[in-house]
This record gives sequence, structure tokens and C-alpha cells, in this order.
Amino acid sequence: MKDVLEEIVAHKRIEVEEQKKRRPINEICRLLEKKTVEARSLKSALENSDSGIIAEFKRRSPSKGWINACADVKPIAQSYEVNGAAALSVLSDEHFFGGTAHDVETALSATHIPVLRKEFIVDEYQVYETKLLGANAILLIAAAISKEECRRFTKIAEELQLEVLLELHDEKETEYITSHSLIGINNRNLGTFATHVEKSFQMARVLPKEALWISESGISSPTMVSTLREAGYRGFLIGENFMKTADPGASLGVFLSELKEDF
Ligand SMILES: O=C(O)c1ccccc1NCC(=O)[C@H](O)[C@H](O)COP(=O)(O)O
Repeated sequence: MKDVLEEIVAHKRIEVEEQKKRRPINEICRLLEKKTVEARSLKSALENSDSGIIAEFKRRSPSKGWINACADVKPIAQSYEVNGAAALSVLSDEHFFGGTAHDVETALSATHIPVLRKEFIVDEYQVYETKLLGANAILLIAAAISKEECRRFTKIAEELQLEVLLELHDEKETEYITSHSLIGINNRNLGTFATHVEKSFQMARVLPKEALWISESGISSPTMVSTLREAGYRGFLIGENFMKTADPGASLGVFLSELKEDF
């Protein structure tokens, strides 16, 4: 595990233990029995979308600091949808990314497209919690958990009908792939923070053909999306490129019109 991820995971474990005291797992499970979650499939949305863009809502990041400190999730999520996002990714980590679990709920109630809860999942408690928030998909980061945890969290997510996006950083982590049909390649080196889209091309050689591949981080031009698409990617997770602008949704709209010209 790399430095910053190690720090995030250590902090997350403490947060989760505190959260368990505030709202024990029994209470989450009891509330889940009464909860109905509208089905929105991330995989289907990406398969049926021309853009394949998962537009991310993030206020800050460890690599860039504050990107859009006062960003309001409701108008941005709505504008992302109107401007052609296939799905949304919403950071719920507060300490490092300035997000909240409530941001996920707000994005869901403001839109009709699938919402990925972007969180550092280190405990099965968070899988149940994600379902209770109403999110459609969770992220499991191979570098943050053991293979046993990955299998266990995936199984729970499948039972809860939550889709799993398994995030990999290198060839060795392909050992984490079991039933996963959504595989993300994170182009960000978590040691240096540098992003290299070449990582996605390199990993394309070892990814299962039957899965849907998503390239994540550092995507900043329609040309990059076109080239990734040619390499077999069907999903493109983009945050900072839109969030750093005054109007993230409009920026997505311009990006997609340039992407169409690229075809
Ligand atoms: O964004 C970071 O600095 C970061 C640092 C450490 C762990 C994860 C991090 N980001 C999470 C993400 O996966 C990105 O927010 C996502 O892929 C979008 O990336 P970008 O388009 O480069 O904002």
C-alpha cells in the first residue's frame, strides 16, 4: 500500500469505528429492511451511453487541495446529468476530499442516473451503510484491502444488489478479480500523485475481456477518451477537469461536443 492511501485507510478505520458507535450495524440492517432503493445500473448506463463519462463531484483532493470548496452538489449533479453524464461519482470522504455521505443522497434525489459512492471501503459496515444511502454502486480499491476482504465485501454488495467497481493500480492486483464485471484502472500513482493515462493502456493487456473497463483519474481531453475507447475502455471517470471550472456541468457539455467532433 502506498503512503497517502495508507494514511487515508488508517483514518477511515478510526472514523468507521466511531460511526459504528453512533449507528450500530443492527440499526442499519433494521432500517435496510424498510428501505426501497431505485434500481439504476452503472454497468447498463455505461453500456448504453455514447459518452461513457462518469462525472465526479469532489471539492478537494490530497493531490490538489481545494478544487471547488463551495461546490453545491444538487445543481452540479443535475447539470452533469443534463449535459450528458452517463453516471455520477460522489466522494463521501470528508477529511481528505471535503465530501459527505449526505452529498450522495442529494445527488441521488436530484438526478435519475446511477450514483457511485466514492469512498474508501475498509469495513463491511460501510457496504451496508452505502446501501442505506441509496447509492447504486461502491468502489473497492484493491490496494486498500486484502483479497479476503475484497471477496467478502463483494459478496455482501452482491447480496444487497449494489454494483461493485473494483479499482486496480497494477498487474499484480488482477488477482483480486473474482466475479467483478466493472473494473477500474486508476491512472494516479498514489505515491507521487502523478497521473499517467498510459497506465490504462498497459493494464488493458491483462484485463478480462468480458468485464467493462473504466479508466480513472487524470483524463483531461476528449482525445484521451477517444484513445482509451480504442483500447477497449467503456467508462471514463473524470473529476478535477470539470470541478476546477466555474460551471462543471457546462464544462462537461463542451467536452462532449468536442468528443463528438473527434469521432
Ligand atoms: O484525487 C486524489 O488526489 C486522490 C488521492 C489519493 C487517493 C485517491 C484520489 N482520488 C480519487 C479518485 O479516484 C479520483 O477522484 C477520480 O479518479 C477522478 O480523478 P480526476 O479526474 O483526476 O480528478
